[in-house]
Amino acid sequence: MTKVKICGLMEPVHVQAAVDAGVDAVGFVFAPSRRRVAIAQAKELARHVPEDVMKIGVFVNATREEIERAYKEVPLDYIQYHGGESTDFIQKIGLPSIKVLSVHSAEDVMGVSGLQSDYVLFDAPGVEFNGGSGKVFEWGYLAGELPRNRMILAGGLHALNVREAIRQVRPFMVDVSSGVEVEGRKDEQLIREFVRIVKEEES
Ligand SMILES: O=C(O)c1ccccc1NCC(=O)[C@H](O)[C@H](O)COP(=O)(O)O
Repeated sequence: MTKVKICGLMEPVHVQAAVDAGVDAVGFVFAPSRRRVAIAQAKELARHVPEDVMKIGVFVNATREEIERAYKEVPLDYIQYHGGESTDFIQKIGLPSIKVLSVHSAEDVMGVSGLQSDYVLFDAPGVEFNGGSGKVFEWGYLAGELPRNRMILAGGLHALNVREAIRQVRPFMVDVSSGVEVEGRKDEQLIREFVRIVKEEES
């Protein structure tokens, strides 16, 4: 069954809704964004997350110190590198990792073989910030031989397109932020609906 991550959570009530719906991972954004949270805030949110749900911290070109501090204090299970971080930087830090590839073209996807991270997240290019744009990229770029068991699909997913996305791409996990928001704020009903649809879908 395809796993599901709800990203950009900022309020305990939304973390709880995601957990109750059966989410597999939650994401906290520590990068410049309207969804940015401080470490203390993420620590409070993490109290609502059971052990078997992954807590993922999203960073964009942060320092090693910032990343290690958040990993330890929240605590986090994975670091999502959503900027121009090199493989060397990620390996030196040595924490469980998700590297993001911003997909503008088919060529961007070819870079995947050189990535050593635990997972690779394919996202649409950012607009105002590096991620969370609500834009969809061309899923057809992911049609070739790719490591499906390490693949996370993001970018403009919502209740009406996620079934088709899973059928076409067959990722390990899908990731959503804007698609479960109303007027820029997470919505409990949309979270429940999104998770339900993903869980119904065979992968
Ligand atoms: O969500 C943000 O505001 C954000 C800002 C800067 C870097 C990454 C960010 N989000 C990371 C995510 O994992 C999002 O879920 C992913 O980009 C998809 O977002 P959306 O298209 O809004 O579903």
